[in-house]
Amino acid sequence: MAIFLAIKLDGKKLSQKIAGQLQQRVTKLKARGVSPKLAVILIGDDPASQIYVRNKRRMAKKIGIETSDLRLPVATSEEKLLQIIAELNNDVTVHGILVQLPLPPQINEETIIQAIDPLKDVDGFHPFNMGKLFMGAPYAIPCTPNGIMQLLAEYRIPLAGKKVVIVGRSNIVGRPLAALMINHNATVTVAHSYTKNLFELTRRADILVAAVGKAELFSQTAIKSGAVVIDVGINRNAAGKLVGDIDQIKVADIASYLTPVPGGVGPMTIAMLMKQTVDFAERSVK
Ligand SMILES: Nc1nc2c(c(=O)[nH]1)N[C@@H](CN(C=O)c1ccc(C(=O)N[C@@H](CCC(=O)O)C(=O)O)cc1)CN2
Repeated sequence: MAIFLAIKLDGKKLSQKIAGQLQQRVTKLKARGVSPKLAVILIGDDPASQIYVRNKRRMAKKIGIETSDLRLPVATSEEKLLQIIAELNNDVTVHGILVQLPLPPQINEETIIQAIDPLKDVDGFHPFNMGKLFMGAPYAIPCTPNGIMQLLAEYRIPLAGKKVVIVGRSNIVGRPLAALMINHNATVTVAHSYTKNLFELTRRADILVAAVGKAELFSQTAIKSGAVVIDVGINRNAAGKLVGDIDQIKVADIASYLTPVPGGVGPMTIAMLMKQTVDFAERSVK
């Protein structure tokens, strides 16, 4: 059996390259009198969400995107949040609206997502945008799947005719990624908690995407030799170390390409959020 030492799909490096490209687009927009602006809403004090929002704000600042930060107490009512979203929908200076997930239990996620103007929905979660994506004509694309597609394109990894297995069927990753991969002519299987003989399935994948949130679930025996492996998981192992859904050390010996954790899919999620905000700002002047 051939032994591969996987090539790293470097999301951190690509996200920095994209930031540079976006900086130039923002400079041009500002010269035309348009300042791209992203409204970020964070409810509660979930430590991981606070880190993600801080990183989003930092990258926006670096690129020249204005942010308006709304931090609301964990007890915020759904009604109050809907009122804030309505105001942002009507604010012509705001190009993108993002509500950081997860939300506290008193707030219905679907109600909130549906309240955001689809044309300002930088997350691409609104049913209008999901529908467009599944029809093969996307307007806004969820950021994590979009980041994965950009990474594959950057490293010139072909998708047409490839067997793709996506493990995880969330609205944030698995489902929209399946639609994107189908739009690129891949043959896609989506596995989930009810899937039988999971590793038999993943062992047949040319491209495996792991998005289940179980620390180092997939090791060598779950992977086909030479497969491209995308690790979307962000977990803490027993020692408290940040790890993905893939056993990175073992799988690096058998995969052809592998996204690291950290530094793979995560930074690309934020880069795609920035790109979508700039796309929206440009569309507002066309
Ligand atoms: N409104 C949204 N909420 C959430 C989304 C989303 O796309 N939109 N996705 C996730 C969280 N998320 C972005 O919001 C996100 C997760 C992880 C990273 C990231 O850069 N991870 C780093 C590691 C960070 C760490 O040290 O913990 C990496 O992988 O290198 C960015 C964004 C759920 N909510």
